[in-house]
Amino acid sequence: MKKLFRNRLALTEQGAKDLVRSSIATFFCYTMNMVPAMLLLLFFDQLVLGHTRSNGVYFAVSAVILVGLYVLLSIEYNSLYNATYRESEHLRIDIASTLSKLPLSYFSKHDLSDLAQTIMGDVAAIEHALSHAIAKLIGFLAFFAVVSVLLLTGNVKLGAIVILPILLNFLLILLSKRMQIKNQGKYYTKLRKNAESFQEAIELQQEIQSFGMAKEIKRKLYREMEESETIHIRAEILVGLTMNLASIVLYLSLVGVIVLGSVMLFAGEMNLLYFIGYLLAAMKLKDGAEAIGQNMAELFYIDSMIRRVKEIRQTPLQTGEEASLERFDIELQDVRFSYDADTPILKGVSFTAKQNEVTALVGKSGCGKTSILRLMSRLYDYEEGSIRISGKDIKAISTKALFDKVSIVFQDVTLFNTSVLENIRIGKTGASDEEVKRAARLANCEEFISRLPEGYATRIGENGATLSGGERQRLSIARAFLKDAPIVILDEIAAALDVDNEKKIQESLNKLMKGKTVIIISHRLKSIENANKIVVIEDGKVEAWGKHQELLTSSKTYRGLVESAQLAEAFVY
Ligand SMILES: Nc1ncnc2c1ncn2[C@@H]1O[C@H](COP(=O)(O)OP(=O)(O)OP(=O)(O)O)[C@@H](O)[C@H]1O
Repeated sequence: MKKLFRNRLALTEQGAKDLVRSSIATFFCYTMNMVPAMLLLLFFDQLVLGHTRSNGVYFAVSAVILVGLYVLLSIEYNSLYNATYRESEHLRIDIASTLSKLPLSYFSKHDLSDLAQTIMGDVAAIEHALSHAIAKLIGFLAFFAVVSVLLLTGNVKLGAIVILPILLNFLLILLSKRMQIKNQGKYYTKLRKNAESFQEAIELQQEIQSFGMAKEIKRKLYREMEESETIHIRAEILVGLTMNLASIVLYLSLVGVIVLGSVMLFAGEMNLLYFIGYLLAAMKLKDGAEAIGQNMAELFYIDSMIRRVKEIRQTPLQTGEEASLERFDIELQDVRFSYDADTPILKGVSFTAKQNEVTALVGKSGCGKTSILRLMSRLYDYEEGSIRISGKDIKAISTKALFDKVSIVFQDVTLFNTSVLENIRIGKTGASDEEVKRAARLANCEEFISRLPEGYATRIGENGATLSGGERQRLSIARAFLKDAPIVILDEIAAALDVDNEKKIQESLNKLMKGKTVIIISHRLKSIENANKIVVIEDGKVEAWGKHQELLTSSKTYRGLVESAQLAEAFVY
């Protein structure tokens, strides 16, 4: 049972356990709710059939009902609501922890608003269904089964007339299940697309305004909203029609008991007490089944969300052991890689970046230089060949163990909406304020930080929105200084720096790079002329490697790149 809940409803182990408990509690609550009806029967028995009892019996039964209901409702509340809130917390943590172990490739294929929506919105919908629908549905089905046996045992004909319409009601809802799931799924997918469009429109405000696209974007968003509204209305009409039809069918249960019961009563085939008992049971079951219909619809509604959560949790994680690395040569052997199956990016790249050396990657734009850096740092996993550090294939090293040894400065800097101090401290958790400030000095950040309203304590806005491109870049370099890892990866770090800053940072970088394995990409070929090894990438392969002077004679591609760089420097607007 627990396993079934875990698999079907994407619950955690504890969540599945709690659901079993809350379903049992709900079953007993339904059962206990029948006791007042029995009290009513006793009363009728006395009133109509003259079987007298002392008042104490009524008081005793009432007291049992009150205490029993209080205890059961407390258990039900605790296992239904408190446990559900715990479960949604666990579920969110579980998804977040899965996401943290996924390769970057997963995120490039999934929109971030979609993932955020899954963690917040989908889990909230599952939480609501867990607390309001699922346990109640299971509890009621168990209760219905028990009561059905009792009703059939008491009188087959009357029992059948109560039960059959309820079964028909379930059947109708189940028959519409596929259609409901399909329509709700369509609506869900459409809503996700809308969220992506809104996010894009907000993120690209600058471009939208400067290219005068505001009207067009607004029209597109309105159209998408209208489409989703149409899909939603269609889905709801279907739910409404099915539910109303199923509800009407339920009334047959009451009508049936009244008609057949009256006939049997007047024919002397049963006494009045039986008749009232069956009538009360039919009323209770009808009310319960009506509510359960809504619960079933809610279960169909969350089907797409459950599938989404499951899909995230079943994505293969990046695995590897906590290997201890001692030497830091990076050996690439026949590495092949593509972002999507149709377009190979790297078609067999082999070279070694040695410790204590600077290795520069050069090549035309889009030839795969950044991709190689991503593979070296396991931000993506390659498909064929091998990348070895300290003789170990990096796919066998946990990302944690690997990231501990790698400092990366990419051209796209990501900063958090927190203070300058904390943004740099990300380079080395637990670093003292003094260490952070030293790294900031080395990265030439001090001057602009001193101009900020609260210095190091200034919050820098979402992704450092209040800073210039060069300032953001320098904070990212400060992180690398602070981390001081044995492998340093630098991708176009000077792209957003002015000449003065670049010169100062170069001097600091030269100190940072000593004794390390440094891999660098720079479009300013001048800055990598002194590299120990320059690797020329062309058409997804290594075309040549060597020192600057050697390559000028041996590599046509390199010569071409140097000439283009010189032309670019001479270019004037
Ligand atoms: N996340 C991604 N998903 C799909 N394709 C990608 C992704 N990142 C890069 N590419 C494609 O892979 C190819 C290589 O990109 P890469 O960034 O490695 O080139 P590069 O040599 O570093 O380019 P540049 O010098 O312009 O920065 C390009 O054609 C690019 O469009």
